Amino acid sequence: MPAITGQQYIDRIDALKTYISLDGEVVTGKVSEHPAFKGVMQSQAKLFDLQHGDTQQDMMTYLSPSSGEQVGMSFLLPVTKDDLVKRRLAAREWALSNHGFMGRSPDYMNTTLMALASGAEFLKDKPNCFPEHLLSFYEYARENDLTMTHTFIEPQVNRQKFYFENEEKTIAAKIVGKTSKGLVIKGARLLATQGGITDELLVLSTNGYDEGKGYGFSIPSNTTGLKFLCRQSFVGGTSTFDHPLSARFEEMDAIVVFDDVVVPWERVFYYENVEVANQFMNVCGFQSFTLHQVLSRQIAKTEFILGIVQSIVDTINIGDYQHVQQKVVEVIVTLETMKAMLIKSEEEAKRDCFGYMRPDHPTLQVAIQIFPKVYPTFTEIIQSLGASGLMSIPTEKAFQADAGDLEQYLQSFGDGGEERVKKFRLAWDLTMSSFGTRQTLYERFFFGDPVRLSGILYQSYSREHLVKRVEDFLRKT
Ligand SMILES: Cc1cc2nc3c(=O)[nH]c(=O)nc-3n(C[C@H](O)[C@H](O)[C@H](O)COP(=O)(O)OP(=O)(O)OC[C@H]3O[C@@H](n4cnc5c(N)ncnc54)[C@H](O)[C@@H]3O)c2cc1C
Repeated sequence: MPAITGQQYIDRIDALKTYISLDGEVVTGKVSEHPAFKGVMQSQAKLFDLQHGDTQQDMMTYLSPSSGEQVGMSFLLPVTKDDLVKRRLAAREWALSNHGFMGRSPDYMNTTLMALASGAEFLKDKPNCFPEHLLSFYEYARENDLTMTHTFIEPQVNRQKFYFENEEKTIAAKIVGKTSKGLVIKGARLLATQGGITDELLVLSTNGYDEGKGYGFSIPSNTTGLKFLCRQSFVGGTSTFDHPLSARFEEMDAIVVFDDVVVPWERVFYYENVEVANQFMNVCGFQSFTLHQVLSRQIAKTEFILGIVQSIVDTINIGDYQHVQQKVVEVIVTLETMKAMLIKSEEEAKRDCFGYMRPDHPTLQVAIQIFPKVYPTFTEIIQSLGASGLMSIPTEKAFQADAGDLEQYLQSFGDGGEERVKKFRLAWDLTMSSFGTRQTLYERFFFGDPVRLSGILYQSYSREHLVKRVEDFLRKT
């Protein structure tokens, strides 16, 4: 099955009957009809539909090298700069469809898997490593247009530098056995965004010391013993007037529990090899490839936010004030900076040791430093400009009951009452609802701890030649 349609995605996920627990209840029936998942699954389905139709097929798909069928562009292993451009345009098209609010749209994980596959050679001849399993899973995912969630971190128990868990009481998921069928995994991992509404769960451990936790594998979401334990839903309700964002894009985050889960050997990429587990993500260019996708999404999101900010300015007519202009310009500066960095990452892309075209890593490392810091200031800007407007937001039902009064008394310079309230409800859902505040936390942490990411940039950014330049300058009389 090549690039799928939205309906195929929904039918496939419904058929899985994955174990999803939410608010004390296990989800039974079709997950796509559950209020917590319906909106986001419909938005995800729209992404798959964009892969079809004459105008978009060329942008969103390419010909599979193995089957000759049209497959999703985010699986493309880039060998030229032109391939990077193709990947960017496809990522942008999907991001525009949800205005960047779906951080884990399938292209993020497809890109992750593509990056791992690009570096599969690194696993060759290393103990307990199976590059052929990784490559065949990559091909299977590409040919079937699988969706994936992932868990890369351990439960937040004790983040002291050298913390070793009590052997008797497993918390972080680890290998507890090996059988002829596969690895047996017990324990928990965090934090699967879209957990329960994807075909597969990709699990990679990073930065560990314990052999039992040095693994990489992927398993179907409905594997026996695998559980997705969800946080409360942030879907405010079904009305897109009242909850314009959460009704459509609330992705859900889940704790993943492995209850003696058997991971079939053919799905194990590596195990009991801490050295490989700690190095592989860096070696395969995971950061460069995924951040290239991430930036496209963040740019679409920033464009939408700029649109919201300007709508507020226009509707209450505050554009003449200098501080207002300055705030709008802050968003413009971020947008143009991100756009420039994305293009720069392609311009300065280099062929890596595996023969693939890798976007410039330092450029993207800088970009992922900027956005988590700037994103919360967007909320501040919207709150300072929106003021009481962000609380003068009666619901759709209220408009049905008191239409005359609300249309009259909530009108603004630019709009009638209802139109203005729609805009302010959107701004509220972006900045003040539980959905909105989760978006801020997401942009801060989804790619890892910004503090540690800055440490990696400090360690890796080349500057010896600059010190030498200073020394040369000082030597000259
Ligand atoms: C909304 C959301 C969605 C997410 N989705 C996913 C997902 O789909 N898949 C996935 O795998 N992960 C996901 N994550 C997890 C994300 O990768 C982590 O939040 C991130 O890596 C930080 O880890 P942590 O949350 O455990 O924070 P911690 O590591 O516990 O950090 C807590 C605080 O302690 C500090 N700290 C801890 N250790 C150190 C150290 N060694 N040096 C310096 N400071 C330190 C941090 O700077 C931070 O201030 C998601 C997170 C969020 C918030």
